[in-house]
Amino acid sequence: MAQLTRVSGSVGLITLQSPPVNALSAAVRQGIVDTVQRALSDPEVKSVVVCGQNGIFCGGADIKEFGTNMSGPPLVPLIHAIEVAHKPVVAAIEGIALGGGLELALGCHYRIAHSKAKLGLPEVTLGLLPAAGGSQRLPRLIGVPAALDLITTGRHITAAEALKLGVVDQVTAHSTVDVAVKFALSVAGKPLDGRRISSLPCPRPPNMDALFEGVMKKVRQSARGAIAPIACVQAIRAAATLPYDQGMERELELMASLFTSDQARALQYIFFAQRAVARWSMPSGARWDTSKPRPVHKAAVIGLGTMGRGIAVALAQTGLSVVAVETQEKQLMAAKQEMSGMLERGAKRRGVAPAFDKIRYSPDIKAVADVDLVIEAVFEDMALKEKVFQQLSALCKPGTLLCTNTSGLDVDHLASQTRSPELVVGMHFFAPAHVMKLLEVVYGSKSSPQALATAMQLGKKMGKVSVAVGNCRGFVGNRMLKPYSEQAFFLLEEGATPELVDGALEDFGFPMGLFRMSDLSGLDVGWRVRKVDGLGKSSGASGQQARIRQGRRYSPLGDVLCEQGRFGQKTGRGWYQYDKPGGRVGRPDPWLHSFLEEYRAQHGLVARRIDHQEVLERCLYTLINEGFRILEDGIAAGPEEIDIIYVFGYGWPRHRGGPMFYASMVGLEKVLARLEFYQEAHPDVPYLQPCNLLKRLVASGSPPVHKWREVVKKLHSQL
Ligand SMILES: CC(C)(COP(=O)(O)OP(=O)(O)OC[C@H]1O[C@@H](n2cnc3c(N)ncnc32)[C@H](O)[C@@H]1OP(=O)(O)O)[C@@H](O)C(=O)NCCC(=O)NCCSC(=O)/C=C/CCCCCCCCCCCCC(=O)O
Repeated sequence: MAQLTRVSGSVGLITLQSPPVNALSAAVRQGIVDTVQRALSDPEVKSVVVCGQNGIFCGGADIKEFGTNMSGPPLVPLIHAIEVAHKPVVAAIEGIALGGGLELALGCHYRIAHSKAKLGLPEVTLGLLPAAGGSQRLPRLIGVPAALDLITTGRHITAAEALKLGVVDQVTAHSTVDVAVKFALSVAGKPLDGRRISSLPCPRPPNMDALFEGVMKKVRQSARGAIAPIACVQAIRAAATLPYDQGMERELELMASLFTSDQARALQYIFFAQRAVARWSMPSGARWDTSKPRPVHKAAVIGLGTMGRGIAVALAQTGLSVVAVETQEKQLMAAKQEMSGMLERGAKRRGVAPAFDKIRYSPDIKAVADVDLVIEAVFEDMALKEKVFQQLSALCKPGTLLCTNTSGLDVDHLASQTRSPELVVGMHFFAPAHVMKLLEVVYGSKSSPQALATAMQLGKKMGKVSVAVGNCRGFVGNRMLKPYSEQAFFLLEEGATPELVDGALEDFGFPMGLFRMSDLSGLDVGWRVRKVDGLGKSSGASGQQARIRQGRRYSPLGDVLCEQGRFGQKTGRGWYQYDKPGGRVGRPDPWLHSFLEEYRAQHGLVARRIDHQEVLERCLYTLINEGFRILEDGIAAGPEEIDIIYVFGYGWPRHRGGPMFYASMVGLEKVLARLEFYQEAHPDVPYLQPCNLLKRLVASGSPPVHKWREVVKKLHSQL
């Protein structure tokens, strides 16, 4: 909806009214059409100001309407009607002007923004392009290079940057509406020709062809298969080369190809999933809106290895006082030096002072006595962690929340080492912890709703996408990784190379294939875990039996490489070869290829041709199958939790919407049929056994992904 009032005698003030972000729903669009028409036809009104209620200009098109039968007046003619008006129209931008909201402002003759406002055309992040004239008006207003940057990245800019670029005419720290009304009074009756952006020529940059070629190459590389950024470049090229009307036709044509695409659906699903996971619940029925978090002002981090350093820096950058504990003096000194650099670089990037004084370093764990929350980040060793939790329980003041950064050990067991197991939760950060957005917050069987609420709120404060999950080996992310990596190893045994497997995964859109990733993080990490589990030792034996451990098929390939000292990048050799230890660029390694041949011969395996499709089906469908098991076990409340974890923590291509959404797009019947097919071929691989929930969903007609949460809830209520 929109409301028209007359202010200061002759200014028509149009206020968009649709909380929480004044999105341009059908009702709002109709309201704008009606109020603009009334203001323009009212002889008492000499100029117009458009603003949004509650200090928010407009969050853009109503994303909830996409994918439905969109009714109501379309945006393009609505914005055109404002631009061709004979009375000056001023946009008063407070809060945000995003997407269609900024496009609406670009149709106005003047734009005045509050100094704290954020502006942008983020459509690309939703698999779209700014198709309400934004791709044609913005380059005319600020030039092609700047428009390419804003539209292909979708980044939000500050009012100050908007002023510098020429997106807005004025920035104020006072009431934007008051300033805009005053301004509207001053320009009433003045000519508007130069103010209609669509009638301006688009400045043609020198070497235009080379510029577009370069940008297209860069965008294709970083898009990893996403189509919207490419369409954005094509639309801006149309602005630079065609008259406005023809450019608008091209904009619509490109938008039509995106609007109903699977990628747009996937990206819009991720937008809403990210918000859905903030509304967490526990199996006990406790929820985000009924559980009150405790205040956290002071936190401690125990153990200053790579993870601990990142976590402490992230906490300090959030404004918390941090006690950083490392009992080994040498490690403490090294950490202090590195963390100072991290703080300095972070501060420079954000244009603030480094938070050096927020961190107090200590070699003594007793320094935790007065903190509100502790995050344990010592070496991934249960005995060591047990000891730390016993100490923390004795040293911390009553009520201190005790968190572990374990990437998969039993949170309940650690809780059992303390006097207050209800105050123990997992806070599983991802490396580097001060950069990566994902945080898995793990509740144990005794964790209180307040403990979970506190960790979730702290994660949000730290700018993380926090996802609440239950306690099991590997939680959600690492548990699903196991069948995925197991399949990749089996594929090598059956005839693939690391390059083939990685190529298929990278073509799918992962930034790095599994073997490249393993070289980066170190092969020894998984080896250590496998050894603790009683695996991880190559028997030296040959034949099929050598590849059976604990009653199931097992590939010792990674263990054999580790026994040879091939730990990946750090040793200069792993699944690939590097110029030197610590080298970054991996090349196919002829040694590895001969090794695989010998290995197959030793175990009586005959190499066969494996294609990309088989790699994807076996690696991804087993991972998805484990996702269904996680839902079945009640470890994740819905598919959204799993998808957000994979998109924000494991490099799953966002435009494919996460593994569970991807399964729904592929079709559950197909996923099930292919798992059954592979299981028949590999009966000794339990991960290929389709899980009951998947079978149940297929039997009930494969409901869409947004209905799965309800199905799972029903399933659990029946148990
Ligand atoms: C920064 C935000 C705005 C606010 O952030 P924050 O304060 O943290 O709050 P949130 O929790 O994120 O949000 C609060 C709630 O608001 C909901 N929300 C936010 N934005 C929108 C929105 N735009 N639409 C709907 N709902 C929105 C959010 O979900 C929260 O709800 P809840 O509390 O969880 O229930 C931040 O929210 C943000 O960044 N929002 C997104 C901003 C954005 O991306 N805007 C761009 C939208 S796309 C757009 O504008 C496109 C414009 C061009 C349209 C042109 C249409 C032409 C169609 C032509 C089609 C031709 C094809 C023909 C095909 C054929 O049929 O052949």
